[in-house]
Amino acid sequence: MAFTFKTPSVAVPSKGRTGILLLNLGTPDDTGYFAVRRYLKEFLSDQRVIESPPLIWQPILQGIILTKRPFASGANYARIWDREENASPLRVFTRRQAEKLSARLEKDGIPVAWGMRYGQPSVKDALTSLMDQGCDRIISIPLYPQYAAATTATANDQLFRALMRLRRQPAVLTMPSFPDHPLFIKALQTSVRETLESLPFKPQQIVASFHGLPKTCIDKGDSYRDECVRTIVALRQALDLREEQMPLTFQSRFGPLEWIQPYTAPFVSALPAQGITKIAVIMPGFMTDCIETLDEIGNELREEFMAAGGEEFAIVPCLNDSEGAIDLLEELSRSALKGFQFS
Ligand SMILES: C=CC1=C(C)c2cc3[nH]c(cc4nc(cc5[nH]c(cc1n2)c(C)c5CCC(=O)O)C(CCC(=O)O)=C4C)c(C)c3C=C
Ligand SMILES: [Fe+2]
Ligand SMILES: [Fe+2]
Repeated sequence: MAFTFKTPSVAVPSKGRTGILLLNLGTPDDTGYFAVRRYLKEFLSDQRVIESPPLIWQPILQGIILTKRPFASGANYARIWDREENASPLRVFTRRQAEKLSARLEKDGIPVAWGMRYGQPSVKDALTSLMDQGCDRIISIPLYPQYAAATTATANDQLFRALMRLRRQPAVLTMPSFPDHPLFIKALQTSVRETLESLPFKPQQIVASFHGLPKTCIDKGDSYRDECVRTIVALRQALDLREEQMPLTFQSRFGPLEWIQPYTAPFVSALPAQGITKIAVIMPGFMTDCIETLDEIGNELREEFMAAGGEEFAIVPCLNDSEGAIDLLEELSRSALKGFQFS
């Protein structure tokens, strides 16, 4: 392969400079058919996400899925779109997390950039912006509390893909997932307490809903489910709740395969028949609100629960750009900096 030279526009300081790179999933640029199609095509062509052989999967994707799904998904994105920012919530909150983290690290001369695995701003552009500010050391933080090959690993792959094109590479440290990091759990605990105080009702259950994953991924050794359990066990302990007061479920099933269970929608729809008609839902697998939390849970699941006889339904917002989220990101950054700046 051809290696290219990259000459940073700012000279790399002789003592080196470290930058923080926040990595997230990505999201469409707008809610129209073509923007959503472009996003889904890139996302669902990733073999870390759909592990079926491309010879089998690509005709299905290029045929039925990319013809039909962009219409339905575009309408869903339109329901949750941030009209003021004219952007998807995932992009708005990721940018704000980076800006607030940057404000905390500015005095130490540590720049922060953010990049998306799919779409814009690309991981390559974010990396370039740090190198242009003189960074020869990069701390990469995939914004996924629980590891999955479909999220953390593919974000890292994309970073290393960008590095593959460089003759003079920065040194890179990729941060591990943080399923039960004390500051992550503390931030979740605060968000639950604040939400409960603001509600006009007392939920009988706080259902925890994580993004799902095909069961085969777990069978092949993905640690995702175990890491979701670590999060929920630590959170129950912090809130002094029993398992039945905060059950664990998995949402967002996609395609015909079996995914990890229990599935959120049937679980929640069955609650009213058991006398549980007032619930809140927390989604501790997502660092920022997005289509999965605001629409699939906040709109679709709410409708299903009400249709099944539910009376009150609330969602606990994701950590987004809360103080707790930025405390966590600052601590992850500073702990990595300690180990990385040895000269
Ligand atoms: C086989 C398909 C999918 C796997 C595996 C998968 C894993 C996975 N995804 C997230 C986080 C997010 N996913 C989001 C959207 C989304 N996910 C899939 C499919 C798989 N995800 C699809 C088809 C979509 C798009 C939904 C639509 O357009 O209808 C998002 C939200 C993106 C946004 O723009 O708001 C997030 C976040 C995790 C954590 C995960 C593995 C554990
Ligand atoms: Fe997903
Ligand atoms: Fe979904």
